[in-house]
Amino acid sequence: METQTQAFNHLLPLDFDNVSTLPDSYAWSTTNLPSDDPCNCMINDRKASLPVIDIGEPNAYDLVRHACEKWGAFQVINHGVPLSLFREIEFQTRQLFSLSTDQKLLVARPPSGVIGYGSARISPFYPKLMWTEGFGMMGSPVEMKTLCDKIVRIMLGSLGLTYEDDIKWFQPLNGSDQTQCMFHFQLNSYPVCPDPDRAMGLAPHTDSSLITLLNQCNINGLQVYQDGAGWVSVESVEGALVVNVGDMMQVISNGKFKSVLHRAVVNSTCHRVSTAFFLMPQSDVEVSPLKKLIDSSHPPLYRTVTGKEYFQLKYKVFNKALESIRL
Ligand SMILES: O=C(O)CCC(=O)C(=O)O
Ligand SMILES: [Fe+2]
Repeated sequence: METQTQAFNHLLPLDFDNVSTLPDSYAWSTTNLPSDDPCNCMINDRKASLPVIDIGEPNAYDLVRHACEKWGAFQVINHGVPLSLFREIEFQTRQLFSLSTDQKLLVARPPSGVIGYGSARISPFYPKLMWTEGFGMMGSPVEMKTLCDKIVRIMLGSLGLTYEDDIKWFQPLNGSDQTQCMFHFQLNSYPVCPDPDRAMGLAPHTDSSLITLLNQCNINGLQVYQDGAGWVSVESVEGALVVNVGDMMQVISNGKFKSVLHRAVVNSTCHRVSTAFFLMPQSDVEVSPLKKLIDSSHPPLYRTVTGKEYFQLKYKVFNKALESIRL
């Protein structure tokens, strides 16, 4: 009889604790990638660093706008989410990944789903496997929802927009606190790696979200790609959250804010975990460049897509999804 482990082979991460050398299927080589593929770029300009923004400061709007245009990301401090919540989430995340493989597979992610345990969802788009395991859920603590709301407000405000006037699907429905947004909460685990220079934690991708809030849990590993600088490591700052501009924000801002290409690298000394909250439009929401950003000299750059259509595209053409809806 097929064991549970065999049944989930397609999404089964390696038994990381019991390998002392990097298997060939996990050894990333740049030789078979196109020369313009960002994976080929190993430059790390140490002079550049992702802005850390105190969103309580009066100049926060300008700083956020600049960061979203130049980097597609920034770190946020003074955001109001208590450190105790981050510590509790990290503790529970480590507990979850320390369970046995058979226990984790009781909640295995279906092949095309986002909820449950398994290997990186972007694996099918790369020839090599990634040194990671993940667990996806729907929903988010209320503190993170409130913060997403605050950050989207600042991003839009920095472009002279409000979501009350400019994004219908962001507003509460009929006086309730329900909106047409949804949250996907992803826990990532990157075990200690015997050969980190040849391995990849999470390969380059952009997030499909409107924005993502990422906690590196005090261990560096996230890198963002910037034209001219290459891959830049994001220094973990205790209590700070990384904010990524996602594909949906690039669409509604009509390309003013850019969805950041990023990846996670691994290390040989400590087991890294990270937690990501993705703010997404619900599947039937129509997403398009916001009207006030369009005029005769700024024509719409993207066609209207529903959340569902875009997510399906992303799982078909991956990093070319934005390009495929460009007008
Ligand atoms: O672990 C990280 O630093 C990056 C995680 C990430 O990019 C994601 O979950 O989409
Ligand atoms: Fe990501």
